[in-house]
Amino acid sequence: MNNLKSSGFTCWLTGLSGAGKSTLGIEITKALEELSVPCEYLDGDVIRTNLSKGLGFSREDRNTNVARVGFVCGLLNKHGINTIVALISPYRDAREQLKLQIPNFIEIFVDTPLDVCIKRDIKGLYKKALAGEIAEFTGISSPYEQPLNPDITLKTHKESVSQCVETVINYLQRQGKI
Ligand SMILES: Nc1ncnc2c1ncn2[C@@H]1O[C@H](COP(=O)(O)OS(=O)(=O)O)[C@@H](OP(=O)(O)O)[C@H]1O
Ligand SMILES: Nc1ncnc2c1ncn2[C@@H]1O[C@H](COP(=O)(O)OP(=O)(O)O)[C@@H](O)[C@H]1O
Repeated sequence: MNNLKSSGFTCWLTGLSGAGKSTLGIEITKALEELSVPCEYLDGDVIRTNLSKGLGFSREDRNTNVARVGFVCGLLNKHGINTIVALISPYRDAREQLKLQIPNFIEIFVDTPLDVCIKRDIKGLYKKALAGEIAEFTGISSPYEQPLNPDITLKTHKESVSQCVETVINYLQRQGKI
């Protein structure tokens, strides 16, 4: 079983809170399902209520979170289930580890400027973080290390959701992944 060749891929969406990771993760998953491509969507918020329950937002805990999700992706990919992940995953070293661990890893940088995320403030978290009510908040009091060489960059402040989804689907088709 362990020497099965990996046949699935992982689309890993990284970016600030409010960048658009979940919105795009859900829509990319829907688009793939419409093409009859088997996939599983893994969202940071959901993961933190089960697989990573109890973890906080220190560098160590975030990297543990990322490594756990990466491990699950590796297992699913090995059996032909593609994975779409939406996790802030702010540290470059943890993301680099994923590239070594997951054979068909596609790093997607949801490149939305901090000021746009602050304006969106979907969950009201930036307001709290800026008021000092949330410690270690990404972009405010905790770092976000941008990918240096992502496979795909999505600029959600310039492109619509459907344009971003199309960019990802076109990439997967060009690469022969779907
Ligand atoms: N301190 C701090 N910093 C960043 N985010 C915070 C924090 N506290 C709570 N939240 C909420 O947790 C969501 C991010 O969880 P992730 O698992 O994606 O983060 S990480 O990859 O482990 O860094 C994140 O969800 P998104 O807004 O969807 O990114 C927030 O809702
Ligand atoms: N091109 C786009 N892609 C993704 N989200 C967008 C885009 N344009 C506007 N938005 C909006 O930005 C917000 C992103 O929120 P969300 O997907 O929860 O971000 P994250 O999961 O990164 O925290 C949503 O309200 C979404 O409608």
